[in-house]
Amino acid sequence: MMGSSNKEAVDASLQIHKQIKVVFVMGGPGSGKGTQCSKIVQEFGYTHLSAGDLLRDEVKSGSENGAMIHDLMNEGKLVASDVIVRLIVKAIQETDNDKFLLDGFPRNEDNLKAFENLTKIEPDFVLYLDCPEEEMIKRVLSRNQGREDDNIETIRKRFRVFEESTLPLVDYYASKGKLRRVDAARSVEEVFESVRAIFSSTEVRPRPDRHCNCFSFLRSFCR
Ligand SMILES: Nc1ncnc2c1ncn2[C@@H]1O[C@H](COP(=O)(O)OP(=O)(O)O)[C@@H](O)[C@H]1O
Ligand SMILES: Nc1ccn([C@@H]2O[C@H](COP(=O)(O)OP(=O)(O)O)[C@@H](O)[C@H]2O)c(=O)n1
Ligand SMILES: [Mg+2]
Repeated sequence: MMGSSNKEAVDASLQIHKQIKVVFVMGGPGSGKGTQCSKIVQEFGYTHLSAGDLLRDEVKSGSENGAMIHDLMNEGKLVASDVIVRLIVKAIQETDNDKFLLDGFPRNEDNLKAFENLTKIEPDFVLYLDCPEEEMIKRVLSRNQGREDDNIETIRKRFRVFEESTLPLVDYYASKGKLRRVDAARSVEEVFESVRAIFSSTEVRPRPDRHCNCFSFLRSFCR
């Protein structure tokens, strides 16, 4: 067992010591999170961190937690928050970028609390890919990525977890005015049109008062 002072020292070393911008990308299994994130990366230069991919890499790496993570994922259950949060924070620390898409995170309130406690980071906004369940099931069953959890029995369990644990967080962000909801039941390109509009409106533009300052200087010169 790790002593508490030792654990705090480890947590301190995991803090993020740089200014970063984070967008949470939420949606049920098969709603298109990974697909849309790839397009956002290409057009807006974010780094894409998929919580599921980080966990799958951890299983492949043969880490001591690997077997436990593998079993939970195959049951469609959520992995302990400190495990996924540590993987995310480590990936952020190791990446030389200042803007990140967290795909598939947070999945429940406990995920969010653990992330906030460790990083003190608030997302800029939350992108929610809203898709009917029948469409998501169709997509997951035909995505052929060799994922052990893409079978109908586990998919049904993942949907229940999404409804019971993740949807309340979606509502929470809606109530805070931070939710950007997109109809994800359309084609990839149509969905991305909406996504692009959301990200374009958050990009920093030149401040208009720079021109004002220039004009006011000229005015004072001519006076
Ligand atoms: N808008 C869409 N229309 C049809 N198929 C889609 C769409 N978006 C994604 N897909 C396909 O559906 C499957 C699931 O998409 P994915 O991005 O892996 O979803 P998620 O990461 O939310 O589980 C993939 O095979 C992907 O190619
Ligand atoms: N925050 C998270 C994200 C994923 N996971 C696990 O990883 C699995 C796959 O997540 P994923 O994001 O790759 O799944 P999709 O929504 O992309 O289909 C989930 O069903 C959970 O078992 C988790 O435990 N905690
Ligand atoms: Mg995914």
